[in-house]
Amino acid sequence: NLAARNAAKVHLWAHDPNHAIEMTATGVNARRLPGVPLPANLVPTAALADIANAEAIFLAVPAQAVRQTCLALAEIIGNDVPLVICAKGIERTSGLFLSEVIAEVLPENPGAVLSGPSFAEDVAKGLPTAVTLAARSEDEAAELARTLATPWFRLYHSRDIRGVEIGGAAKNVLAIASGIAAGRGLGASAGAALIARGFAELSRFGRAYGADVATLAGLSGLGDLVLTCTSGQSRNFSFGFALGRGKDIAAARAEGHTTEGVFTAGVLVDLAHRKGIDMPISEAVDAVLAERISIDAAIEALLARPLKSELTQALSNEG
Ligand SMILES: NC(=O)c1ccc[n+]([C@@H]2O[C@H](COP(=O)([O-])OP(=O)(O)OC[C@H]3O[C@@H](n4cnc5c(N)ncnc54)[C@H](O)[C@@H]3O)[C@@H](O)[C@H]2O)c1
Ligand SMILES: O=P(O)(O)OC[C@H](O)CO
Repeated sequence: NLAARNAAKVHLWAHDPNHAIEMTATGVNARRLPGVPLPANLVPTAALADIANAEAIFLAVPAQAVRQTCLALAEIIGNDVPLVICAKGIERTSGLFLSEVIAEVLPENPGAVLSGPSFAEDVAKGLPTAVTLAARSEDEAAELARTLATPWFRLYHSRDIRGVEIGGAAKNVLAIASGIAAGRGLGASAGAALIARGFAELSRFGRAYGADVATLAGLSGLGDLVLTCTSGQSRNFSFGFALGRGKDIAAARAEGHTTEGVFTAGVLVDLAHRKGIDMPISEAVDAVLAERISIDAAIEALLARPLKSELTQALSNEG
């Protein structure tokens, strides 16, 4: 919808052909954003070939489907078309960041990342939102930012692709922890501690993988962490909340929402261990999701960790 305000024509590709048919017939995306009209110049389609001549492509598929989608795109698009990743996650099978997946499958195409605190519903309703768009250069990022900017949707541009994608991936895992804590009734103090200690581990991870600290403290890092860890609008937070309330993992997952943190937790922890980084909260989420530990035992273990110097610890890889 944002792109359609700034371009003559935008194709909205849907993975499920019936979804495209429904949107064309009704002029609304009733499955995802009921009540929000689709602009007349936004053309739903199930035929990927329709976007062969696009000037830019925004990849808003689940993180684990980015490779598959890029492989299909590789058959039809030119080398100069920028691909903007809107998904938030890390590829589980390879341990690659999503920009690395694009670089592997479409090495000539400019890759970019759009991330930051933004619920699709808020953006679609025209509520004020600010996000970060990172590309290979500030100029490229600024040009892509202009394709989405509206009076209520503000984009900061950046060339720290890695930093922006790390924030989006890690915050989903940490939001599950915050949801669990809220569901268990651990209180607002515990919620704030989880955000601060979650940010410490997100920052350790980010620094080790080449992110700029300013990016980690910006919209796509701290900004999105705060949003997702504090709102029931977040699917990751709500999933954690359901677990905290005692729902079993299979039942909570069966609700069918895209809960990216579930897929990212294990690979995030693996990547952290490769660099000798402690991520105690993410490790606890991964262990709970893999049913290696109960929620109560995970909370107890986190609280029982040795007392530490906050300043010394902030500069080390230790959790
Ligand atoms: N919804 C938000 O507010 C929001 C905000 C920022 C980023 N994101 C990110 O966008 C990504 C997509 O999330 P969403 O909210 O659109 O999820 P969603 O569940 O609303 O939609 C996912 C879409 O992907 C399609 N899909 C499923 N499997 C696919 C496949 N193998 N190949 C291609 N498409 C497939 C589904 O048909 C569906 O249309 C996630 O990584 C999410 O973190 C979402
Ligand atoms: O609903 P979530 O948890 O996937 O969060 C959506 C966006 O990433 C928030 O910025």
